[in-house]
Amino acid sequence: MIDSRKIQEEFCEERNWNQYHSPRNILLALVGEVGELSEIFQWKGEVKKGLPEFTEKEKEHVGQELSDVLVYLIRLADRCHVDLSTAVLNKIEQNRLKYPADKVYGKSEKYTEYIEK
Ligand SMILES: Nc1ccn([C@H]2C[C@H](O)[C@@H](COP(=O)(O)OP(=O)(O)OP(=O)(O)O)O2)c(=O)n1
Repeated sequence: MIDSRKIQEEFCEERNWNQYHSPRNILLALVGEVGELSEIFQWKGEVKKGLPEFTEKEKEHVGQELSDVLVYLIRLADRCHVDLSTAVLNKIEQNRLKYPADKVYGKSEKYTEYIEK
């Protein structure tokens, strides 16, 4: 993640694009790429794990759109001065505490459903 952040920063500096990479612009670009990713799945109905019914071209396309989403996500975190590596680990730890395995095993309800009233 750290390498991708640096590589993307260099990519933008080489093109004098930092001026366009405001947090809001990057956020909109990120949402646009999520839309492009969704378009590949659109109208296909439920899709099996590993995408066995997708053509190789479609699978490659999924990889490209996932990459665009990740590139913009990493860039957004950078432009917001959020250390994404630390934030992700902290968030996973919070998720562990919020969803104790012994309490939620095999259940998918949101944590608010488990709070004892
Ligand atoms: N101002 C920009 C423009 C592009 N990119 C980078 C980040 C993305 O990884 C990719 C996005 O490029 P495009 O906007 O050309 O979008 P696509 O690659 O999805 O092309 P298309 O919309 O034709 O599918 O390029 C960027 O960092 N900053």
